[in-house]
Amino acid sequence: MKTQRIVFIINPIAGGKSKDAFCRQIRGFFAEDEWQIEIHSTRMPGDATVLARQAIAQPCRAVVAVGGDGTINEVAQALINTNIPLGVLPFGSGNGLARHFGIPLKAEEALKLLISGKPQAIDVGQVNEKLFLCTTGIGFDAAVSERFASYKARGFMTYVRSTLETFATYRPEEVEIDWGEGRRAYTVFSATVANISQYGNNAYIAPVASADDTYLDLCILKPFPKWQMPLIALALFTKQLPRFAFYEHRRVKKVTFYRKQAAVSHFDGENAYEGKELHIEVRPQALHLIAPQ
Ligand SMILES: Nc1ncnc2c1ncn2[C@@H]1O[C@H](COP(=O)(O)OP(=O)(O)OP(=O)(O)O)[C@@H](O)[C@H]1O
Repeated sequence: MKTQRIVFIINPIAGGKSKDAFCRQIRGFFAEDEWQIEIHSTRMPGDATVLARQAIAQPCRAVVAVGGDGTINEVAQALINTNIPLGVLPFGSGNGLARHFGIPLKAEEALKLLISGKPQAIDVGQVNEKLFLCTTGIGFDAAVSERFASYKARGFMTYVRSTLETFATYRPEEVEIDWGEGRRAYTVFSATVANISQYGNNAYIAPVASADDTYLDLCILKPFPKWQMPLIALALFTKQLPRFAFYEHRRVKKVTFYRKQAAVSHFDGENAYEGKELHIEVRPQALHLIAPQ
């Protein structure tokens, strides 16, 4: 008798790679007499949330996001505050969440984890009305997300291109930040609130962040001389950013950004327009994620 139902939600454009062969691999991996496997593809942004909501209307062992952090975010929106675990098969461009938790990037290994892994309760962040699992923020990273979204091609090289092009013309932003001790004025290269350690592709903005500590990590990068960019990039990938004087870090439950004018922000690598105020807070242990122990 088939007892275990798993629903896969595939974003066909995530990571810029075809997932056709992978769909066959999923079906081949699970014994037909034991598992009820359903595979759905998204057709447009937002679809993954709708499909995940439909999936959990019936008993379900897990709903699995097949894609990158944006797809995971959309599926998680349906699973938040339920007991139904989120599985992840990383097929994105940055795969920040998967890398943070050590979810294998190889398909076969990631599939095995869906069966052997134990769901863990993790924190989730909220920025205004949106949820984020990885990072949110303003400044340079948001400008990079916006540029990345404007390209048809995805993948790591498109991130590199977007980053270099954004850096060429980028100007730091003035903002007031309040983490519960009153508003403080900053000029920021970027201000990021992280639930996990990295943006993706092992770019560690918050090397000490933990997703189950009931805190978020506020990471402020103050402006630095342009010639130091290669050093900053190196520090980002080697977890050394906290050594720099223009890096400020705080653990927070809540933080608000007051911007001089509405401009682009980002959440889980997606660009967004949230107006002049971003109210950000942690929602402790609100999601169950299948991850290695
Ligand atoms: N069928 C679709 N057509 C176009 N866009 C889609 C479709 N399904 C989902 N999307 C959108 O694709 C975007 C990118 O998805 P995702 O973040 O998973 O991939 P990625 O950006 O390549 O990877 P990462 O976030 O790991 O860098 C999301 O904004 C999502 O809403």
